[in-house]
Amino acid sequence: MTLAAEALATGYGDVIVGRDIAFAVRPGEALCLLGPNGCGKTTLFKTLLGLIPPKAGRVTLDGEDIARWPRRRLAQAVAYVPQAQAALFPFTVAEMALMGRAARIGLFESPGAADHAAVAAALASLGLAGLAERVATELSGGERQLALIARALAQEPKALVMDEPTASLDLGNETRVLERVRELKARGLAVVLSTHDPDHAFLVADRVALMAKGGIVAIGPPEETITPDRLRALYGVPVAVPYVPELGRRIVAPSLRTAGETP
Ligand SMILES: Nc1ncnc2c1ncn2[C@@H]1O[C@H](COP(=O)(O)OP(=O)(O)OP(=O)(O)O)[C@@H](O)[C@H]1O
Repeated sequence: MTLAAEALATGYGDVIVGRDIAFAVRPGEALCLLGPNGCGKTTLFKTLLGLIPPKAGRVTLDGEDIARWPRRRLAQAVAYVPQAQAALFPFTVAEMALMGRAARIGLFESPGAADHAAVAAALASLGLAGLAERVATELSGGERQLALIARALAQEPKALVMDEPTASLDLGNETRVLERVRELKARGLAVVLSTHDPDHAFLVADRVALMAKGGIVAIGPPEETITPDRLRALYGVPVAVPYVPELGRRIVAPSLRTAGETP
């Protein structure tokens, strides 16, 4: 399913946060959003998910404006992995994942065999089967983030929106999550994710969108789009983007200044 933003403006009440946002993410593709704190990534995600209405333009799934979609149909198509947050309720990991089935279970129905099978598959694909009966309030941050991803996968969506899915994860879990993102693309999902680590764009994204003050300042393949000049303009610090032959890709390396130096 192709998830697209067309001449989109985002915001809250009278406040415009993002404007002139346009992209399309096709099945099997990942778009990575990079941009400084507060530039409007989460606001864009809320708009893509239909949680807040666009201020202008539209969000489409396979060309259809989602504003006209019933909530349930939208929830069956697009899943959301929110930024990691503390667990408030002592649900088990399996129960959390089962919540991802809500849009597929009738109002007065109980979860059936297909729902439990989807939960088991989601947990297994993330290596979480052994944690199924653990209580969310007793998980590490990394385990909880993986459980949130399991909840999204149990939903069996066609598109996935992930808000900083690797924030607060250690290197092992970060790598596992990025590997899963690649797999999900291979399974034909359209993935939009945000991150504060530009290297993630080189690792999993087909295209990267650089965002500043709510607008997309550049969009394209990571190799062409992530340049030292653009990153310096975006983050206000000097950054090198060398090609590393051993890795077969570029990496992003900030250089630390001493007091008094300007970028
Ligand atoms: N509910 C809200 N009502 C009004 N303004 C909001 C609301 N939520 C966020 N904002 C403002 O919108 C702007 C963009 O915030 P947003 O959370 O989208 O940024 P972000 O790029 O996701 O940031 P970060 O990288 O820090 O998560 C900020 O100026 C923020 O203060």
